[in-house]
Amino acid sequence: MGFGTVSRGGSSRWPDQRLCTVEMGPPCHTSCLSRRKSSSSPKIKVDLDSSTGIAVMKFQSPPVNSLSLDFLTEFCISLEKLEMDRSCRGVVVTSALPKIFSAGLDIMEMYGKSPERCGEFWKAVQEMWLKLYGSNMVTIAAINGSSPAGGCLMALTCDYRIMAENPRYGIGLNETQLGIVAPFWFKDTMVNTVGHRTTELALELGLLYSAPDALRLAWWTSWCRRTRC
Ligand SMILES: CCCCCC/C=C\CC(=O)SCCNC(=O)CCNC(=O)[C@H](O)C(C)(C)COP(=O)(O)OP(=O)(O)OC[C@H]1O[C@@H](n2cnc3c(N)ncnc32)[C@H](O)[C@@H]1OP(=O)(O)O
Repeated sequence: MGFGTVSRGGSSRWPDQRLCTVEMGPPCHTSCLSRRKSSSSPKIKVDLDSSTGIAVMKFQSPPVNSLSLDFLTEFCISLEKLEMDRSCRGVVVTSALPKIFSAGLDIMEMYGKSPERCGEFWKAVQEMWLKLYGSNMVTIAAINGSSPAGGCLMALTCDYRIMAENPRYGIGLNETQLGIVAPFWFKDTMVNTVGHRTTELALELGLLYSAPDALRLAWWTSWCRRTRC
């Protein structure tokens, strides 16, 4: 494990340049992405509105938009393409599926796989985080469904979050409930948004929050009443 530096901004697309230092394995660059094969049917639909410079990335990987190696690879490639398009200033990530934003890491990727495959998968998770957190575009999560664990990480990694209000939708790093300790950089990403004490309680208890509760704890500045954003 080494130290990596992630800088956000430095372009006219992001006025407030921020710098943070994180501990993690060496990031995997484009060459690594292109070595990985993506599945044939797209798991993410990308629409860029050239008149506004806003792109929408819609997750469409039934049943629950779980973050598989294929999904993560496609996510990183799509984000990289938008990053290279100077007309794109901001990205909204959201779901095309009813009721689910993302169920988090694909459990099947973590079960009965070879150490090499696990390593590749874990690298892809880190890469998703690095690319999203380090993006010089403005990133917004429009959370229109449940968003546990890795789904929550993805939302927390964006600059802004908006969540649809529905008592069935929960968001949180709830992996404790599965007997998994959230990696420190998952925890740090949550601390950056909601502070130390809220994170401590949430991780210890594996809590999932409703949109109004999350708003109260400063997860975001607004939520919307429609069940679909
Ligand atoms: C080296 C390892 C270190 C790991 C460190 C990181 C730790 C954790 C990060 C994670 O993200 S772990 C994953 C945590 N995610 C969850 O616990 C979510 C579990 N799922 C749910 O709570 C629910 O499925 C849902 C998302 C709220 C949706 O509920 P709904 O009732 O609509 O649907 P289900 O019937 O429950 O599920 C449908 C279908 O999807 C499969 N599925 C659900 N979640 C996952 C998943 N994360 N990965 C893979 N597959 C998933 C579920 O099994 C059902 O499949 P079928 O039975 O229909 O085949």
